[in-house]
Amino acid sequence: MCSLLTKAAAAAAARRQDRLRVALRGLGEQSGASSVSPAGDGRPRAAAGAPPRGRRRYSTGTRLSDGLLFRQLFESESSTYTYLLADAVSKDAVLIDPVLETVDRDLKLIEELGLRLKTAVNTHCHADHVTGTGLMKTRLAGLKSAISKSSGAAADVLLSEGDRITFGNHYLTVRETPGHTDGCVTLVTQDEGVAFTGDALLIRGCGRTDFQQGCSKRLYASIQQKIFTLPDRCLVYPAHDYLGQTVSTVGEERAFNPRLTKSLEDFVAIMNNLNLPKPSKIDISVPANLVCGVHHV
Ligand SMILES: N[C@@H](CCC(=O)N[C@@H](CSS)C(=O)NCC(=O)O)C(=O)O
Ligand SMILES: [Fe+2]
Repeated sequence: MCSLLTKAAAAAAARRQDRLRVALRGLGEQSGASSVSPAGDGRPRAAAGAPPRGRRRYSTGTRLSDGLLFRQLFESESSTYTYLLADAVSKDAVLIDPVLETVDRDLKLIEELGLRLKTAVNTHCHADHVTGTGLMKTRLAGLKSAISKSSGAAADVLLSEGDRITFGNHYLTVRETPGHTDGCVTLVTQDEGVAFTGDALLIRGCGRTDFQQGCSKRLYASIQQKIFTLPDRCLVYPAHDYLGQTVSTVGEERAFNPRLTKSLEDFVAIMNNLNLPKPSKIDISVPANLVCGVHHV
């Protein structure tokens, strides 16, 4: 009996090790691939005292690939992440999921870094906060708002599968990932090293599917087909985190996400039983976000 238990425990430990190896394999590749400093200013890694190739480092991820400046910003009331990406040479920038309440903070940073904000894009029509894109457009001449065509929202640029959002020598590719809402997109860097997953895939979780045309079967297919097909090393930056987690990887989520490691049937059952309260600002946010957060785009 005792030896049977020991064998079962050893087998379970081996399976855990295997899954961990898959998840960490990607991180090693990610560490070695980049040559930009943690300051995100395009300086070579050696000049910034970077660790040797292959060693994991912990940060909010300001070092993504050559000449790409990156900042992860947080709005604490809605636990929303806003992401700033810029070409370090041309200074052209894109902002993902800005929040109305933090527009001044974001514009100040953009000015301090000497960037030219070209596009402010929403990953979907948010239900929990009002977007900052409309207000930003009144402050920055030439700024274009963007959201998916399928969201039904107004914006200067309506995005579809395969479209590119360019900034200098860089671009993000649009992958449609409906299920949390009809119009959810995931934005992927050109080297497939980073995915901004909005509310489709969260760290060890996913977006809820109980309002705004939500559909758990659709969300499961979106994540499996459009996000989990990215390389294991691909960093995952979601639109929200409620536990203080900042970044994950595709490999990690494929191995450890408690919802997405399940069968479709079990996933649907989990999503049907979340019993979450409605976002407190939903009745204000959704109508406002259908018009970019203000009544003129
Ligand atoms: N308490 C918050 C809303 C929290 C919430 O519903 N989050 C959404 C993403 S914003 S639409 C979600 O999908 N959560 C998934 C989960 O498993 O928590 C508020 O009142 O605003
Ligand atoms: Fe959402």
